[in-house]
Amino acid sequence: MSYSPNSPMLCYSPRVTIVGAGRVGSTLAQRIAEKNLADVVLLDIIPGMPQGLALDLMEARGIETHNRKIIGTNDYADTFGSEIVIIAAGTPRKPGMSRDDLLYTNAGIVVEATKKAIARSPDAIFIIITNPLDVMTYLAYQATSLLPQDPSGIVARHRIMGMAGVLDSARFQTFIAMEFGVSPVDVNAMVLGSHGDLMVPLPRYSTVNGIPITELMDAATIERLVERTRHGGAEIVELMQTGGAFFAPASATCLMVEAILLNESRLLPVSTYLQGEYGLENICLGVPCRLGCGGIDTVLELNLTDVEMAALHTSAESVRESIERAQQILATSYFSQQ
Ligand SMILES: NC(=O)c1ccc[n+]([C@@H]2O[C@H](COP(=O)([O-])OP(=O)(O)OC[C@H]3O[C@@H](n4cnc5c(N)ncnc54)[C@H](O)[C@@H]3O)[C@@H](O)[C@H]2O)c1
Ligand SMILES: O=C(O)C[C@H](O)C(=O)O
Repeated sequence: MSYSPNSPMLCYSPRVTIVGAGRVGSTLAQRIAEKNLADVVLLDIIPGMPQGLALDLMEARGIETHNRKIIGTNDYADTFGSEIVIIAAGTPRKPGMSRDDLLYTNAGIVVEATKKAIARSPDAIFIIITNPLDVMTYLAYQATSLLPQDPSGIVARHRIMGMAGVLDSARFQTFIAMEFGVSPVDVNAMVLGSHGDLMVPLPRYSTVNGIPITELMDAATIERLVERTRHGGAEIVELMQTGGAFFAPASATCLMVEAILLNESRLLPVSTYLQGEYGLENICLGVPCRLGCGGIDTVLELNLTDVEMAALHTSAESVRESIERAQQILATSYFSQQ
C-alpha cells in the first residue's frame, strides 16, 4: 500500500510531551501510550535516559497491542507541535520534608521547562505536576506570559492547569471505599484547595453511589479519613523513603489528558488561576473545572458552608505566601537573567 499525495490526511496523531522522565513522567508515558491516546515525547536532562525509556516502551508495543510512537530526547526541538505539554521535571521530597521545601530547587526548573516547551508548542495545553503544585502552576502561567498584568483582565487560563485534586480525591475515594467495604468505583470524592496539608476534602460532596458519606459514617471516622487524605502523599514518601508516589499520580494525570484529547467534558478538581471565584484572585488553587478539548472551559463555584470556605481561604493563604517566596527565589537566581 502506498501513500498518494492526493489522498486526504486521515491519520493525524496527537502528541503529548512530558518534561521530566523520572518515575511520574515515565509511568505517565506508559499510561498514555498503552491507552492509545497519543504519541509521546519524553524529555529529560539526563543524557540517554529518556531515549532508553522510550526504546523500552516501544519494544512493549506489540505485546500491548498499540502503535503509538514514544520518542526520548534531551532536546526541546523534538517536542514541537505538541497538543499537551506536561511538566513533571524536578525533585521529589524526602521523608520529613514538606512539598514547599522543594520551592528552591523546582521553581527555576519549571520556569525554564515551560518557556522552552511553549516556544516549540505555542498552542499547547499545559498540565503541571511538579511540587509544590499550586505554586508551580502559577509560575508556569507567568513563564508563558499568558498571565496578564491586571489580575482581573482576560487570561488564557484554560490552557494551564495543575494536577493534584484528581489524585487527592482518588486517595479520599480509596480510604472511603476501604472503610465502607465497597469498590472505589462506587465512591465519588471531592478534594479542593492546595496540594498540601491544608487541602480541603469535602465530605458533603463525597458519596457512595450517590449517598453522602455524612449519612453513612460518624464524624470521627470521617475526620480520620480526611486527615489520612491530607497526609496521603507523605504516607507514601515515609514508606518508600526514596521519593514519592507515582502510579496514582500518573493515573490522575492520564485521566486529565484523556478528558482533553477525547473532549470528554469531565468535571474534575484541577488547580487553576482564580479570578474572583470563591472570593479569590491572582492565585492558582484546586477547584472543580470542566475539562474538554480546549482545556478548562468552566470553573464551577460550589455553594460552600462558612467552615468550608474558611478552610479554602486558609489553604489559599499558604499558597500565596509560597508564591511570594518563589518570586523572591526567582528574582535572585540564575533564571532571572535568562
Ligand atoms: N502534583 C502531584 O500530585 C504530584 C504527584 C507526584 C509527584 N509530584 C512531583 O512531581 C515531580 C517529579 O516526581 P518524580 O517522582 O517523577 O521524580 P523523579 O526524581 O523520579 O523524576 C524527576 C525527573 O526530572 C528530571 N529533571 C530535573 N531537572 C530537569 C530539567 N531542568 N529538565 C528536564 N528534566 C529535569 C530529572 O532528571 C528526573 O528524571 C516532583 O516534584 C514531585 O514532588 C507531584
Ligand atoms: O507527596 C509528595 O511529595 C508527592 C505528591 O505530591 C503526592 O501527593 O503523592
